[in-house]
Amino acid sequence: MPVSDSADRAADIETDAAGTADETDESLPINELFYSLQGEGTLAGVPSVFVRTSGCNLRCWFCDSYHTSWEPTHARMRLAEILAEIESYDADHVVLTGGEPLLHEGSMTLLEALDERGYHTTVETNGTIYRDAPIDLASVSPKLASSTPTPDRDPTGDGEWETRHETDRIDMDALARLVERYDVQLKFVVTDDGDMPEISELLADLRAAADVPVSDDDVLLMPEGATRDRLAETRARVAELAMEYGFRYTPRLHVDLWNDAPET
Ligand SMILES: C[S@@+](CC[C@H](N)C(=O)[O-])C[C@H]1O[C@@H](n2cnc3c(N)ncnc32)[C@H](O)[C@@H]1O
Ligand SMILES: Nc1nc2[nH]cc(C(=O)O)c2c(=O)[nH]1
Ligand code: SF4
Ligand SMILES: [Mg+2]
Repeated sequence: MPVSDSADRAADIETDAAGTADETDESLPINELFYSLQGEGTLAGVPSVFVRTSGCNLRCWFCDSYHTSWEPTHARMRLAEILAEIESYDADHVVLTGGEPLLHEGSMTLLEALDERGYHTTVETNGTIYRDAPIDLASVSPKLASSTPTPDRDPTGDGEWETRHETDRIDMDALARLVERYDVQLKFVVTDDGDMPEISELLADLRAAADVPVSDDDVLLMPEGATRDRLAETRARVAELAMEYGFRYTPRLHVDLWNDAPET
C-alpha cells in the first residue's frame, strides 16, 4: 500500500536533511510497504514484504527511491501497524530498506519483533552505519565515487550534496563491523569499467580491516539502472565484468518485470 500519501495516518513529521527528526523507537517514517519478489541479490525471486523507510544520510544521483532521499515523504507508522500489515501477507521474508533504514532507532525494534515472529529479515543498507540487531542477511551496498551527485548529475541541479556525500559514503569501520557481525552480501552498483579499480581497492581495505574473511562469492555487481531502458545500456557490460573479476552478477528482477512502478 502506498503510505506516503495516505490521509488516515499520522501527519508527516518535520525532518532534518537526513529525514531523521522526531525519532522514537516505537514508530518509523514509512514511504511504502508492499509485497513483491526480492529483485536483487542472492535471494532474488523470493516472495517478500518490503518496508521502505524514508530519510537517507547520502544522496546518490541515481537513487531509484527519490522520495526517501532527495525529497523524503512518508507517513509515520506505529510498529504495531507495520507488523499487522506485514502479517497480512503470506510471506516468510521481510526486506527492510529505504532510504537508509539503519538511521532509525525504530528499525531495531521492528527487527526484534520480526525475529520473535520467526521472519527471515534482509536489511538493505548503504553500509555507513553499524547497528546491532537480529538481521539474517545484511545486504550492504557501499557507494562508489560514481554515485556522487556532482553538479552536472545532481537531479536537483545545484550540487549542494556533493561534498557531504563524498565525505560520508564510505565508513570502513562500519563496513568491517557489519561483515564481522552478519551474513553479508556486498552489492556494488556498477555503471561501467571505471568502477572496478575502486571496488578492488575497497575490498582490499575491507579485508585488511575486518577480522573475518570476505569471499569473492559475497561480492555482487548490480547494473545501474532504475528503468528497463537504462538497464538495457548497462547490464551486458556489468555481466562481463562479473565474469572477468570472479564476482557474482545480480539482476534487477523487479525492473525487468515492472520497470520503475512504485510498490514493486
Ligand atoms: C534505494 S537503496 C536503499 C538502501 C540503502 N540506502 C542502500 O543504498 O543500500 C536500495 C538498493 O537500490 C540500489 N540502487 C539505488 N538506485 C539504483 C540504481 N539507479 N541502479 C541500481 N541500483 C540502485 C542501492 O544501491 C541499494 O542496493
Ligand atoms: N522487488 C524489489 N526488490 C528489491 N530489493 C531491494 C530493493 C530496495 O529498494 O531496497 C527492492 C525493491 O525496491 N523492489
Ligand atoms: S544510499 Fe540508498 S537510499 Fe540513499 S541515496 Fe543512495 S541509493 Fe538512495
Ligand atoms: Mg528498490
